Amino acid sequence: MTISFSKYQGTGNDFVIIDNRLDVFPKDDTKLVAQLCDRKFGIGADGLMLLESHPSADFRMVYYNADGNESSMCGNGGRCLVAFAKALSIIDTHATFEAVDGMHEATVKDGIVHLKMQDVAEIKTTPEYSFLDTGSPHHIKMVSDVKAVGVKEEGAAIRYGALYGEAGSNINFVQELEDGHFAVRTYERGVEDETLSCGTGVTAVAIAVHHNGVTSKNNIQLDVEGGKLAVSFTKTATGYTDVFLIGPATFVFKGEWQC
Ligand SMILES: N[C@@H](CCC[C@H](N)C(=O)O)C(=O)O
Repeated sequence: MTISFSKYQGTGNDFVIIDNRLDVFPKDDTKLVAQLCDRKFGIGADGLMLLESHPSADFRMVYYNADGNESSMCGNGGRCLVAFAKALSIIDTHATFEAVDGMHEATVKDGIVHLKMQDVAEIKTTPEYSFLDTGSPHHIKMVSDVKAVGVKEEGAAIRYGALYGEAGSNINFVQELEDGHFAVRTYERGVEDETLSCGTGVTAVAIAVHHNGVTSKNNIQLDVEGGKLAVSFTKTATGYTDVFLIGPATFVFKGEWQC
């Protein structure tokens, strides 16, 4: 079998993307997905996505973590899939697509994708951390110096600790740089390491810092290890709506995998 793929990255969160509109990809082959994502024995990526046909939207997004398992929503992945759909001429500047967490809308212009995320109503806050789900689960810990954090070790300890059980969580370490501007480093579940960026992660951080009164701004700048993202939202009586994850989505290369 020959698999044609494209590689994209969104602020350094990188993905293998496959056009599966003809339903040719063996979707239950966990080992194959993990091998394609392997940085030594495969193409190398934090995750793999399939772009599939959808009866009413422009496309369907199917997302796998680098460990080969299908997972919850990937914000940077969603942005890259919109750029891929544009390259295939499936969309022009506006997209609607369905992902595991529901319907999404996006716009793309000059390589920058504005992706609408799901509304958020529940935020757990304790003196040590916050937890919320922005399509994927996120633990958020404020720190004074994010560069000094051992993200892989400290992230793994929380991800596999008593708080989150079998399902685990993604773990974000956050430093306030100035009002409305934060630096974020993320340990990603399913990659089991730090990634250079996590879209659902920075979305969760932006909402948590607003909810916790760290900032009153509703347009938050987020510096991640792989670049810069922004998140905007509207606060309502019941939570957060019109949540947008904004940033670049970039084609890297394409090729064919023989198996
Ligand atoms: N990189 C992603 C998050 C991908 C899902 C995550 N690893 C999980 O399993 O929860 C993003 O950009 O949101």
